[in-house]
Amino acid sequence: MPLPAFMTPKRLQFRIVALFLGLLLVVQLASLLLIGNSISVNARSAVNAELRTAERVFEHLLAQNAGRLTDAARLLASDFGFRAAVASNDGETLASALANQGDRIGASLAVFTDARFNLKAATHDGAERFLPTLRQLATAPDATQRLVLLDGEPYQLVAVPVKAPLTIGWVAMGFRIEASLLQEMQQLSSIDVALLTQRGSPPRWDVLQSTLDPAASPQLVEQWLLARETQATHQMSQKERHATLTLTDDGGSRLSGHLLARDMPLGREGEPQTVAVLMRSLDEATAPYRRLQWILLAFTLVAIAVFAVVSVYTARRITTPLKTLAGSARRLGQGDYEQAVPARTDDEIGELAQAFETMRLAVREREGEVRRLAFEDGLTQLPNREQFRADLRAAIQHAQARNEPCAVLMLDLDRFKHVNDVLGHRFGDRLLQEVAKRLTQEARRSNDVVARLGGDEFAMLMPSADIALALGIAQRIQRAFERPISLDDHTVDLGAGIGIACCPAHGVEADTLVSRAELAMYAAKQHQLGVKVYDAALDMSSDESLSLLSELRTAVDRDQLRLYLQPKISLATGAVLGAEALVRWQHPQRGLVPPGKFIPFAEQTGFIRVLTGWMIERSAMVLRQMNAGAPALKISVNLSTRDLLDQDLPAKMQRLIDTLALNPGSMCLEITESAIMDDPQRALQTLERLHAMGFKLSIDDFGTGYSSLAYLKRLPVDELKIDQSFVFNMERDLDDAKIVRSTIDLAHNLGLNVVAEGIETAKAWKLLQALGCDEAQGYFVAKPMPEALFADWIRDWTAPQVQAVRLDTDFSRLAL
Ligand SMILES: Nc1nc2c(ncn2[C@@H]2O[C@@H]3COP(=O)(O)O[C@H]4[C@@H](O)[C@H](n5cnc6c(=O)[nH]c(N)nc65)O[C@@H]4COP(=O)(O)O[C@H]3[C@H]2O)c(=O)[nH]1
Repeated sequence: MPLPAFMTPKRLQFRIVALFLGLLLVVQLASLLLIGNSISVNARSAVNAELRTAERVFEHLLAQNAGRLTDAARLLASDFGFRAAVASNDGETLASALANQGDRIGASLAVFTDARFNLKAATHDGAERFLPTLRQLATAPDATQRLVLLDGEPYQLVAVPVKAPLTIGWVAMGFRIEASLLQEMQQLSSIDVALLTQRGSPPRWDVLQSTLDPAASPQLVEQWLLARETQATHQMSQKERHATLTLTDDGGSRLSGHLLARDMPLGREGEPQTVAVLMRSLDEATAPYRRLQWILLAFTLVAIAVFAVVSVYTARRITTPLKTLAGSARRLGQGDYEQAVPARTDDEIGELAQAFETMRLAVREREGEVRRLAFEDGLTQLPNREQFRADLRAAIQHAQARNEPCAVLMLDLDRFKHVNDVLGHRFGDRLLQEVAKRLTQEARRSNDVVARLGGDEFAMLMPSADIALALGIAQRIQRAFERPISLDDHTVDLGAGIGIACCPAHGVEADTLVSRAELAMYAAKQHQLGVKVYDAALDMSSDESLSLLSELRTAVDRDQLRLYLQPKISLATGAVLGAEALVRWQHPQRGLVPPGKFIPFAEQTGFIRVLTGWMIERSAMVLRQMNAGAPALKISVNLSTRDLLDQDLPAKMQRLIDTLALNPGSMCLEITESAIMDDPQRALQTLERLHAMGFKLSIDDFGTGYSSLAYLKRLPVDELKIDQSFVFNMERDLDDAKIVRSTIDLAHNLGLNVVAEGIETAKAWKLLQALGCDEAQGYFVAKPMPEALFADWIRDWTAPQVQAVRLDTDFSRLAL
């Protein structure tokens, strides 16, 4: 399960929440630490103060005791009876006086010694042990009282001289320091007291009396010694001598935990050391504050919880609009510009949202413009190829869903390029606009779509139209295009080739339908059919042609074109006059490809210009080799319509003359009749320029076109080639033979040389000879051969002997 955003470290929500809580935690922890520390410092100094006070109280208690002892001892020392007993050395009286006075003040011990500190009377046995202390006490100038140990018990001792008037003895009195004194102290000041002394051999510290449980004594000693060591190590002064002791609860002691302790040395130096240790529980002292701390901690936890909720809420308030913005940005990125970017607040995020919205509107507008430019033809405002394909795809889907047909119509203008070249591009553009208008008018059904696919190619999508309907519309368009278009001062006669493909009969894919309609259109143009409906036979030849076409572009660079030569022979003398240059394509996989397979497509794509250039150059080189020394031979090269319309052709030919030192008179350029008739005016211009440069010109395939004799007369041609279809048939068909004869006569009348191509038999040779034809070309002489073989062929050539060939009577008569 995915974590919520505020728990995912990389999310902004998490960072905001973490920042809030982190800051709060730091502040709270710092204050808790600070408070904890100051509680501890304050508690220590308060406890210290208490301990100092307690020290004074304990001193006071001891001083009070000492005062009572001193008063009682003084009273006894000044008592007459007592002094008399001293004088009389009455031990019994002395002992009873000591006991009486001692009892009166509750002293634990009363002793009398003479001036030399010899024991004279005492209330206790073994009082001799006090005597050294008594002597010190009596002789010390400042001492009034002293703490001594007797049988391991602590005693507070005072000594007072008995004077008469000289010192005749000493009265000493002492209290045993009882636990009650310490209890009293504890009750007075809440301070615990323990009396520690050093005794035994080796000397070690013991607890003499204590307000603590006896069980805690060993721990107390241990901790206290540890603290003393620390103090000694740190060379702390007496003033600073308070230490922290830690007592565990093991012994069931009333006081446990941390204690602050203060030493109060009671003995004198050199004597067994006795120390009163005053103690106060630090834990007790800080307990009220600790409670406060717990409350504070609880408050902190509650505050953190509240902060967590508030910060999650705040983070959401910040990040939710950001998420909405991110969603909007994603949609914009995906190209959805329709949904507005919501701006719900007036803050910075609201401003950002507004900026996004402005951007969305601007991008949508530009996107619309870009789409318009991408899917609309700028010149005619018709849908372009892309849009047409999309519309077609939608129409096919729609048609299939309803089980209906739909049709595509392709239209390509005739001679548009020529019009464009002659009358200029601006005129061409206006002409295309006019064509678009005319087509749109013909698309009478509301859902017909007219598009311009590029150049002079238009298309029409006809939803729900079957082949018959599409054919009807196409014929109507065809008729509409028969009306000349008048623009400015020009009237242009534009024809069009129209191809039709229908869904589902000819395909259910948009691209297939378009390419099949295009194929039908090319066929319509090629065979001048006007309108052609696609059929599968077109495809088979087209598939091959299309792949050939793409490979053809590289054929020149890869040196795959070959020049073949077919001899041309003088029918009168049998001598070799020259040859026709014919191209072959040495394809790496397909072998030798004949020109009929690729020349039509080379013409359609304009590649023919490259090919013609290659042929002319190659022929010029062959001519140079052949004509070195030998009688001048002529080579004929084919020019296509495109070559003829190429304004640069004469200049290119001039460059060849210059670079290859070509004699233009030895090259004949063959132009088909139909190429000339495509644009007679321009053809005439080009031919005149070529003729002026010295090239021979020949009209190829004569008889297949419709050129008028009057027009032929104006052309600067030198030769006329009778189309081979007439030559093939002339032996059998008298009519064809008559056409050949009249063509020969006509050509001779116009001063033209006549060539017959397609001579396959000796009979045809003889008949043409008889009809006065000048030159012969055909398989009867030789098939086209690689250029390299031509020289050998000429050497081996002998004119055919046709005397024995007999012509039918009708044909013989024709020759007369
Ligand atoms: N059945 C038969 N055929 C004969 C006979 N004598 C010649 N032919 C063939 O007739 C065609 C004559 O060339 P074309 O009319 O210019 O017709 C040419 C020409 O229009 C075109 N072509 C060939 N080479 C070129 C070229 O370099 N440039 C251009 N533009 N077109 C070319 O291709 C066409 C076909 O050329 P090819 O296949 O080489 O076919 C050649 C030739 O082999 C014969 O006795 N019997």
